[in-house]
Amino acid sequence: MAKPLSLPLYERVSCKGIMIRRTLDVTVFCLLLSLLAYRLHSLGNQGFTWLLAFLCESWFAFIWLLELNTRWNPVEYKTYPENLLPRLLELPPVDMFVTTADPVLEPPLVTINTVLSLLAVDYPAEKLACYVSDDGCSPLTFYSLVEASKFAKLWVPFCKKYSIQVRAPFLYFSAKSLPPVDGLSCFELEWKKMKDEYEHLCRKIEDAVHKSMLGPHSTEYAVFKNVERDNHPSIVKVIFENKEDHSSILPHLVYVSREKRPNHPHHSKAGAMNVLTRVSGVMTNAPFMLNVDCDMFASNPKVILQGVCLLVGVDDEQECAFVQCPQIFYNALKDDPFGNQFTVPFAIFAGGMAGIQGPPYAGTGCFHRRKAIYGLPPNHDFDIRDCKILEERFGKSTEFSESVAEILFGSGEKHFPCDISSSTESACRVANCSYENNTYWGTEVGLTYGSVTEDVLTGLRIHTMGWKSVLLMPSPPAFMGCAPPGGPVSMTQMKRWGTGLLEVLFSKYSPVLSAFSTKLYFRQALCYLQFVIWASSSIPQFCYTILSAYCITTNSHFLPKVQEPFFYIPVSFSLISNLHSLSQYLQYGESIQAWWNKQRMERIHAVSSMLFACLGMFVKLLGFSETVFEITPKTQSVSNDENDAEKEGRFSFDESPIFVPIIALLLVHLIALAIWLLRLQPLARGGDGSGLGEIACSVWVVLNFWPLVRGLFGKGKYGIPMSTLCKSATLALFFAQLSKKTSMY
Ligand SMILES: O=c1ccn([C@@H]2O[C@H](COP(=O)(O)OP(=O)(O)O[C@H]3O[C@H](CO)[C@@H](O)[C@H](O)[C@H]3O)[C@@H](O)[C@H]2O)c(=O)[nH]1
Ligand SMILES: [Mn+2]
Repeated sequence: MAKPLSLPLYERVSCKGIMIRRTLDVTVFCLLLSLLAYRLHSLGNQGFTWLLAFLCESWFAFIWLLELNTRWNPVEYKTYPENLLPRLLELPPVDMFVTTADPVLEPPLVTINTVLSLLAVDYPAEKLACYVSDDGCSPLTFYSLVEASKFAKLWVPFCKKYSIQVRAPFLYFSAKSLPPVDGLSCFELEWKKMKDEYEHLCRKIEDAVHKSMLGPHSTEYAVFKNVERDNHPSIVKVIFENKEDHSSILPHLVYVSREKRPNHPHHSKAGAMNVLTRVSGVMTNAPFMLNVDCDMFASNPKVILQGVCLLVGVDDEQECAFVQCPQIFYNALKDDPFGNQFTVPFAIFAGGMAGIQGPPYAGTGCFHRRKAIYGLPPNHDFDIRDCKILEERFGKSTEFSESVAEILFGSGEKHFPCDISSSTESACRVANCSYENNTYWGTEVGLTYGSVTEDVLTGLRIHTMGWKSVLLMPSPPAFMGCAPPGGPVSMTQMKRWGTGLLEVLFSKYSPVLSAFSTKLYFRQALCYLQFVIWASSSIPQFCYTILSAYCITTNSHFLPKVQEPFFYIPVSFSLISNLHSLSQYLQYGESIQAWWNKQRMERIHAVSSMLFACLGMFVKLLGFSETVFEITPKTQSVSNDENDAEKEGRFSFDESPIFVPIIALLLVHLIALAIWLLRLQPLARGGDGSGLGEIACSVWVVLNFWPLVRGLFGKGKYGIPMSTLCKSATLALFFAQLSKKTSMY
């Protein structure tokens, strides 16, 4: 099917300015090496702090080497969707998946906007199907989708007629988008009507939220009667069916709530995605699947065409198991005060991997080749058409096995069956929780279980089979999602990512093992290694951060003295590495403030959420507890009524233990600086006390932790709770006491 077309559909280009970046990268690495050499040389004459500094710096050098590998030859992809247009009739079908899990944390209005934006993309409607997985089993979500599909009948033609750019109505009609000028032309009249319709839809949904009773549609909603969120049978409902006549303007829309039973693991999002894969398999069985989180609407109407350019444009299917787009945020605060937008880090990291074996799977904004998700290596030549073998791997459903055979051995183009409502029953069956028992689902088939970052684990597994992946970063952005607020929510999300990535490190597909035993490219394995050990850097970071405070308190030193020539090694290292990362931010069009915020937040997360991620993993390894997927709350505020303090980037706090170590660390530094200012330092041994280097480090730490300093004086949720402060202060005093004790030896 993927015959090369006459006109190119995409181009792979190397990034510009790479020589300068490489030179800087290597320079920084050499500086780190010389620092290590210097430490090693004088290790004998120095104490414990010197050894600790040496160990931490060795770790940093190792991480830098991994980063160097990732950043060596980044590439970009350019797509030419206009070259697809002459082939409109040959466009492949695409199944679109939206996952939602909680009608409170993820309000139905958010979900339906995502769905509406997908229904309205520029792609033949009869080739698309949208499946919504609802892990909350909420009649409210279902009701909202039913109402949204009615609105879609007006919205989709409106978008297409006037080539609307933003097809998520909430954003299109937000305060930022101005109404048309005089209200007379055809467009303006329709615009007003559409806005009224959308407001009407919102009101209906809000009313339903408050009433919790869903009106007269009793038969439709009977299945939701008496269901418990975690104990209910499968529900599959076709909300809209495209009858395949070309006049039909809407794609299929299907609601899926998989069966849940207590004591039956549901594997969070990975489980939901696997159910969607099967349900869509028996219903539409498109060769490609797009998956987005419920808050991530399509913000570029050509996005499916763009994805298809890469999926069918490659000469060999092996080149493209999946196409990953970045997660970009529409409600992003200016200069990213909470450092959770990841625009530049994603571009650098994923762009770097794109130059090797392809970007990792990031869970949302991703087009999958169904064949790759089914767990076979590219261009496989073994024949498992035997029904028995298929059922052993993929589960006992004749309909699903047939659909798998079609994907693996058929032309992959057959669109079946025509009437999707008739397959609701088989769809319910493959959505049951016992369906996966004794099959390969979650291990070799579908998304892989065993990590709360199921996306990274799955992408890694696909790469280990020899597939490659592709990065798609069109402008305007392909998809846009909602950024979590700063403070506790952001901390929890980071902790989840940190733990999930460590779970990948300790999984069967660990990049350490896969590098030698699978088709994972060696350099790709190093990239994955850099990624999955993200949280473990928290330990050396914590130790290194505390060193300067320790040295000031005890009047010792861990950095060369100003008069020594070696002093210039750490100085030039910090200067060059910071300027280097700053220049990258500027190159991507970000501000100096954005760079500062990001690097500061990295330090903050390293000694809070990531530290807890390590702890969580440790506890899991000991077998005491399992990791859980804590859902990030989503809101839809685009207007100006947001809290001003939050906007300005003020951190909020709660009593979570996640804040204890970092605040203790801050207090330790403040105490150390106070000791120095008040000249309370003890006498230095051999006249070799702390110096400019240590003071500069402590000041740097305090500057980086500035949001927490503000928290010390903040009120309400912007202030650090007393209990946290007490715990941190106890730790800080304990540390001061310990320093005093050790310095006496
Ligand atoms: O039991 C669950 C839990 C979550 N979800 C869905 O998973 C998505 C992601 O959850 P969210 O709370 O938004 O997590 P994030 O940290 O924002 O998600 C990022 O990180 C996750 C783990 O790496 C990926 O799965 C996501 O795609 C990626 O956007 C949402 O659509 C949820 O509805 C489910 O369907 N079922
Ligand atoms: Mn999210």
